Amino acid sequence: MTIHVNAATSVDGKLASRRREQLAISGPADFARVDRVRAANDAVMVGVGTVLADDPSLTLDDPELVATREERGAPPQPTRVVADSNARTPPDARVLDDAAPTVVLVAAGAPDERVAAIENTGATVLAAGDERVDLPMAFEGIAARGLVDVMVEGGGELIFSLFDAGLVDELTVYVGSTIVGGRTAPTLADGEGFVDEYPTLDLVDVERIDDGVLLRYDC
Ligand SMILES: NC(=O)C1=CN([C@@H]2O[C@H](COP(=O)(O)OP(=O)(O)OC[C@H]3O[C@@H](n4cnc5c(N)ncnc54)[C@H](O)[C@@H]3O)[C@@H](O)[C@H]2O)C=CC1
Ligand SMILES: Nc1nc(O)c(N)c(N[C@@H]2O[C@H](COP(=O)(O)O)[C@@H](O)[C@H]2O)n1
Repeated sequence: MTIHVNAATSVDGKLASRRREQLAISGPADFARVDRVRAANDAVMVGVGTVLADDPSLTLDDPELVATREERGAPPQPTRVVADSNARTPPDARVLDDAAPTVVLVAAGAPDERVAAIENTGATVLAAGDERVDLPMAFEGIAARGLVDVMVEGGGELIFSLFDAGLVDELTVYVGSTIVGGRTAPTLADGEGFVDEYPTLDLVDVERIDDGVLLRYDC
């Protein structure tokens, strides 16, 4: 199994503004690269905070990328995966439409009626963990469904948890040439934060794209 985290930050490390609204940090060339990374993976994952803030579709729009997947025998779209301990994904969220399959990861304590509302959209609900999604267990569950190469797009809470659990294989960060600021604005890794044993990464490539820089790390 491989887990590739990809996100875009401002120079000051923010994923979005303090309003937590979606912010286009990437330019056209970087968004095209993000689509290629999506196409190369079995699944594209976000936390429910990102679903609630951005209502993303997480699909491929470029028919050539869809065709490339089909040529190698993969489904036309990667499966969308949402980490959603309490089943808060709204049934009318774009990730639950019929444009691609979706797996929603919940905790055992998620309210039954919200789980049922998600299942009624046709999505698969997988329980892993008691109060919060247990990520290693959840990845075992999705690997058993053939989803072994996973791209994670965010947000900061989920990315922190993945580093905390030692699950990240590759990190790509596009740093756009802007300052966002705001002490409550989401950053690349939020959560509780590390106070010792900080993860150290291997910088393997630096590339200029649009008016920013793509940093590539082995983790
Ligand atoms: N610039 C970029 O590349 C991206 C920006 N964003 C931004 O990030 C913000 C959303 O980020 P966050 O609020 O941090 O939410 P998030 O997307 O990281 O979701 C966090 C939620 O995921 C659920 N979750 C389930 N299991 C979990 C676990 N084991 N660890 C952590 N979370 C778990 C919890 O309900 C938690 O509240 C939005 O403002 C969005 O616009 C999101 C993705 C990419
Ligand atoms: N790579 C990247 N660059 C940015 O500037 C961004 N704002 C994001 N956001 C992520 O992309 C998702 C949108 O997906 P759809 O276009 O709706 O499929 C958004 O939810 C974030 O995950 N990413």
